[in-house]
Amino acid sequence: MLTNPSPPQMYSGIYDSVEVVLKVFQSLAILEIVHAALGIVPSNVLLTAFQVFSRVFLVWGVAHPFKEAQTSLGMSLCVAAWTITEIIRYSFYTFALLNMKPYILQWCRYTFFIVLYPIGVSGELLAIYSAVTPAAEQKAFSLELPNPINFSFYYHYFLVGIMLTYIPVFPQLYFHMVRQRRKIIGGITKATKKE
Ligand SMILES: CCCCCCCCCCCCC[C@@H](O)CC(=O)SCCNC(=O)CCNC(=O)[C@H](O)C(C)(C)COP(=O)(O)OP(=O)(O)OC[C@H]1O[C@@H](n2cnc3c(N)ncnc32)[C@H](O)[C@@H]1OP(=O)(O)O
Repeated sequence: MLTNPSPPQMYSGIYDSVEVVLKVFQSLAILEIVHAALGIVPSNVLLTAFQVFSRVFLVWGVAHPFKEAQTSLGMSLCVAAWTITEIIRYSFYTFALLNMKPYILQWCRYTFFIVLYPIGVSGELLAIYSAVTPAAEQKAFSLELPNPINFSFYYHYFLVGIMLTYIPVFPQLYFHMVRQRRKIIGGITKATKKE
C-alpha cells in the first residue's frame, strides 16, 4: 500500500510533465479560428471556435489556477484524448497538403472521434467539476457585494455555467463529425464498391 500513490498523486505527474507544451500549443490553436475566419482553411469557424475555446479555457481557466483540476482524473483523460486526436488530425492535414490522403489516416481521423470525443468531454467536465469547490472556497476571480460598481461575479457559478453549455454545444460538434464521416468514409466505401 505504501508504494501505491493515492489517485491525485498518480495523476499529478501527468499534467506536470505536459504543462508547458500543453499551454503553448493549446494557446496557439487560437490561430485555427483565425485561419478559418480568414478563409485560409475551409473549417467551420463556429465549431472550431467552440472546440478551441473549450480547451483554452480548460488550460488557463481551470488547470492553471487550480491544483485540484491538475491532479484530477479528468485532466489526464482530456489530455490523452486531445493528444491522440491532434497527432492524427495534424498528420492528416499534412498529408492532405501533400495531395496524399492515406486511407488508414483518413479512417482514423473520421472514426476515433466516436470514442475520443466522449472521453475528452467527460474529462473536461470532470476537471471543471473538480475546480468548483476550490474556486468557491478561495473566492477565486470573484467579486462580492457590496462594491463600488454594484456588481457581483462568482467564478464557481461561472464554471457550472460553462459545464451546462456543453449540453447544447457538444452534440453540434459530435454530429458534425458524424456527418463528415458519412460523407468522407461513406463516399469512399461506395466508390470502392462501384469499382
Ligand atoms: C469560456 C469559453 C468556453 C466555451 C466552451 C463551450 C462549450 C463547448 C463544448 C465543446 C466540447 C469540445 C470538447 C473537445 O475539446 C473535446 C475533444 O476534442 S476530445 C478529442 C476528440 N476530438 C475530436 O476528434 C475533434 C473532432 N473535430 C475536429 O476535428 C474538427 O476540427 C472540427 C473542430 C469539428 C472542425 O471540423 P471541420 O469539418 O469544420 O474542418 P476540418 O478541420 O475537417 O477541415 C476542413 C478542411 O480544411 C483542411 N484544413 C483544416 N485545417 C488545416 C490545416 N491547419 N492545415 C491544412 N489543412 C487544413 C482540412 O484538411 C479539410 O480539408 P478537406 O475537406 O479537403 O479534407
